[in-house]
Parts: sequence; structure tokens; C-alpha cells
Amino acid sequence: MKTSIATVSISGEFPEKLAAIAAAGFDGVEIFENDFLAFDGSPADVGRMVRDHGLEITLFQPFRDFEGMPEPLRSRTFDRAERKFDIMQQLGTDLVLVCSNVSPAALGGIDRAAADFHELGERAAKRGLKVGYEALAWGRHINDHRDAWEIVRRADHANIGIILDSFHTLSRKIDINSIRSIPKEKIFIVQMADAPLIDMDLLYWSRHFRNMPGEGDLPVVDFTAAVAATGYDGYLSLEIFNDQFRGGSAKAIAADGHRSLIYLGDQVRRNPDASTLTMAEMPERAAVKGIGFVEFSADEADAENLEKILKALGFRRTATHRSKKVSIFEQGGIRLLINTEQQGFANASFAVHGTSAYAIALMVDDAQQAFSRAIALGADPFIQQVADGEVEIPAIRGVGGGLIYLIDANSELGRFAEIDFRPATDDEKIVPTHLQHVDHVAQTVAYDEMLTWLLFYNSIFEAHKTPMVDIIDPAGVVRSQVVENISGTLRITLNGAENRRTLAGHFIAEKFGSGVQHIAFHTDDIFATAAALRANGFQPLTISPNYYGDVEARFGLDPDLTERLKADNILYDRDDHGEYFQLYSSTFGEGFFFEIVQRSGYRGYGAANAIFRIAALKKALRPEGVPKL
Ligand SMILES: O=C(O)c1ccc(O)c(O)c1
Ligand SMILES: [Mg+2]
Repeated sequence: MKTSIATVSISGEFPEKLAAIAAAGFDGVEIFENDFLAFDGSPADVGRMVRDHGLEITLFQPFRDFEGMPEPLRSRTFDRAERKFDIMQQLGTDLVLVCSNVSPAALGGIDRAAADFHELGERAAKRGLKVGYEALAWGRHINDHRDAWEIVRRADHANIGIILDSFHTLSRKIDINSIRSIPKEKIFIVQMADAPLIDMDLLYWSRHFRNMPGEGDLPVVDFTAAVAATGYDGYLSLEIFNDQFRGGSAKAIAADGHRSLIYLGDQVRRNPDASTLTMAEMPERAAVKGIGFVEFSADEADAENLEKILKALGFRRTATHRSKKVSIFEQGGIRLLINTEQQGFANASFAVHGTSAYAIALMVDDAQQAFSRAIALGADPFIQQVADGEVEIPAIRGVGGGLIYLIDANSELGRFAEIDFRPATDDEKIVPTHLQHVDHVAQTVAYDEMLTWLLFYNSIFEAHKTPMVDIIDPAGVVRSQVVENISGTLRITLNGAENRRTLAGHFIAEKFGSGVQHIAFHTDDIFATAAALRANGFQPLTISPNYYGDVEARFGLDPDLTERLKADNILYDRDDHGEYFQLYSSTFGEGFFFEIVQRSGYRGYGAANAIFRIAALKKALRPEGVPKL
């Protein structure tokens, strides 16, 4: 398998696109005619630029409205084809993509189209070129790859083949098993695109909403497995028309694209039915067993405030680092670290983002394997000097440039706290609050980064994404999507902010980028937790009293329960699987907060309550950034 991407898929001027495509690690590039026309270099210049980047031109496209034309249009299309052939020879590519005719002038008929292709094949052969035919989902007569294949078969010419495009096949729900019987040498190239399921006109959907394989909802793995079952082992070439990508960062979109293909190939490679795909092996997606720790970077003053909040939340200092200014706070199975080092990455992160949860550690079965998978998928490794005898924890860069540490129980990584730290205790009365584990970590990102991070997590870790939900903030909409595993030991909520007046938008604007905005802890008894919090002097976020009348009516709650919820500022939700109770802290700094949940079978994240707690959090957000305790 080799990787390619069409220039139309990413933003920028032609040279910028090429540089990003090459940097992301692609083997080839499809030259989209408009990108070439808008560029002022000659075709030979373009070919040279591509090859100077170490790339191959996989094809030139599209050539439109060719087959089935009546005279005199027919002669004109052949003349047009000869002109394209001239350009291809100067570019240095031997394949052109002909997409099915959409012209009202086109005549139908499989044999007529086959005859046209036979003649085009003769002309292409004279120049050593090849022609691939692709069925557009909205083609006038041909809109199904099975019909395109029948035309190619009847054209019966070595220089004429079919081009498959996952979007056109999957958007029309065409049986993908029909691909398996196509001889592999007649598949000239395979274009890949995914898309979110949206009920809309096919052409509009295709031209504006395609996304990278794995970012959408189409069965692209099954499609690719059917292709691989033919023995095809050539290029998988991304062709992504997406409004957001056109305006995004060329470098980031190209990197996502490359990751998506490697992830796709790896999934297909593991399918015994499709074992022909050759690519580098990598470990399987890592199963996450839980959140090992969350680490904050802070300066001394903020650290003092944060420690007060943690203690009010029932956490105790249990250890301090042997060589660094780092403390561990613990409760139940939860570990929180506060790092006030004046040098190193934590300090650099503090300098940019202020006090923040800049690192999370994920517990996996084998940290080195998870790390090597992440690297194979293009993640950036993070390496920091450690003192002699201290544990070097493998890490990669995550959201907002923060860190994801990988730890396991089978190596010394699982004992980093005993090896690198000394036991410590504070002489204070702290009432335990029954918090047991991290339920979820919420990361706020710019809306146009959502797909990047969904793909990042899902490709490296054993996880799936939930459908996107809209969170209504008084100042706008925030889109929320969750990366989680089946057992619930990995739950990361990604909130995409579009404007800076929302709580999420304010957070990333003021923190200079994406990051962890809240951490939710789980308790088995929210009322016992609320009572213990009260004893510790913790002040929960005050929820509007109007909320409680509504929630009582909506769920038919016992008025006694409603009273208890109200007294403790607890929010309530329920789904078919169980109940959910939520209690919030006030905000810290530019909108960071803690959440406490009791999840009894419930599978969601309290989206229906978000509007109420966001309103309350915004009220509590104080400009001077002093925590309210
Ligand atoms: O939207 C289009 O016109 C178009 C053109 C060429 C393709 O390969 C394709 O999949 C779509
Ligand atoms: Mg296509």
C-alpha cells in the first residue's frame, strides 16, 4: 500500500500544499487541475517541484464530460483529451481520471461509452498513458461503480481501467462485495474519503463534507477490505473536498490525512480476508485501563490555591518528588500531581498557558507498545531528561501541545511514584469525600481541531467516538464529542469552541490554546460526597433554583429527592441505562473547574444540564482569576 492525497484536499497555494503533503510522509499526490491552473509555473515546473519533494504524481484529474457525447461534441471531447495528454506528459504522470459524464447532452448506453473508452485507450496507448474511469455518485447515466466497471470491461483495452472512490460507492450504499471480483490490474487507483452521515444532496455532501477515513461515519474499512480482497496493493489516495479543510492549516490537515491512511491500512491488514495489503506492522490499539494521573503545572502562588482546592475536594498530599518540585495528591484511585519546577517542560507550559492540567497519564497494558503505535501513527514523541535512577515515562504530545504519558503495571513505570517520590503527609484535617477514580477528562479545543483529536485518540487507543452533541452556552454553541471505550475506563470529552464569548472559547482564548478544562471524579454516593465536601469547606457551584422545579417535573422525581439535590447544588439526568448526578466546583483561573459525578449505569455526560452549569460557571468566573473557595 502506498499513500497519496489530492491537492484539492488541503488549503493554501500550490507550493504550500506540496510542502505539507511531503512533510506528512505521503508517497504521491494527485494534481487537481484547478490547483495547477491557478499556479503560474509550467507543467514541467510543477512536475519537477513534485519530484523535488520526493513525491510521485499519482494522477491528473478530473477530465469531465467525456463519454457518450453526440457529434460534434464527441470530436471536441477527444480533442480536449489530447490537450490533457500533452499536459500529463509534461507533468510526468501517466494516469488521468475521467469522471462520469454529468452533461445533459450525454447519451446513455454502456456499449456507446465502452466504444468511446476503447478509442481513448488507443490514443492514450500511443503516448504510454492510462485512463481511469470513475463513477460520480451523481453522474447522468453512470453513477455506480458496477456500471463503470462494465464499461471498462467492454472497452477491453489495457490502457483503460476503473478508479474506485469510497465516497461515491458508500454514499449510495452500493454493495461493496461487487468490488471483490474486479481484477486487481484493472483497478488503476483507489480514492478514499469518509463523511459524516448527513441527509443531503449527494453532490453537495461530497463537495463540502468529505473528511478523512475514520473521521466520518461511512464503512471505509469494509470498503478497503473489499478492495484489498482483489489483491490490489497500490495507492490509497485521499480526495477530500471539505470547506473546513480548505481554510485550515495545510500542515495539520496533511498530517491528519496521512495518519488516517496508516490507521485504515492497519485495520485492513488485520482482516484475514484482505491480508494482501503490505505495510509496516505496528502493535494493536492500546486498551486504556484508566487515568494514571493528571499533572498540573503552576507557579508557587497558584499552586497554593490549587492545593487548597484539592484538599477541600478531599485529596491528601502523599508524596513529594526526590529531585523536583512536584507533589502527589491522592484519594481513592485518583492521583493528581502539582509541578512547580522553574525549568523543563512543565515550566515552559506554565509560561505559555498559566496554571493548567498539562499532562495526563493513561494506564495501558504495555506502555512501550502503545508508544510505538503512537509513533507509527505520526504522534510526536516527548523526551525529557530525568535524574539518575528515576523512571523515564514514555510520552507523546497531545491536545494543545500537552503531554500524554503512557504507564503500565508490568514495568517499573507502574511504580514511578515509589521510585521517584518520597512519602509525605500534611498535618491537616481533611475529610475523605469518597472520590474513587477519574470519570472523564474534558478537553476544550478550537472547533476545527475536533476531527484531528478524535482521529488521534481513536487511532492510537482502543476507543470509539460518540455522536456530536450541541452544548448551548448563553453566548453560542459548543460542539461536544466523546472518545470512550466500552468499559468506561477511558472517557475524554472534546468540546469544540467556535467563539471566544462561550465559556469554552474564553478558556482557549485566555489560555493561549486548547487544553484540559475540567476533570470529573466519580463517587458512589453523591450525597455522602456533598456532606464531606461541606465539612472540608468546599463551596460548590450554585445552581439556579429554577432548575430544580423543571428537573422534578421532567423526570417525575420524588420531591424529597429534589430538595436534597437543590440543597447540595446537584444536577440530575437519566437515560435508559441509569441515573447521573453532577456537582461542580467554581472556576479556577480562566475557566478551569472540577466536576463530581455519580454514574449508575448512565452512559452520557449530562449534556441536557450543560446550559445550566455553564450559566452558573460564567457567573462564577471572576476576572482576577482568584479561586473561589
Ligand atoms: O465533485 C467532483 O466533481 C469530483 C471530481 C472528481 C472526483 O474524483 C470526484 O470524486 C468528484
Ligand atoms: Mg473521486
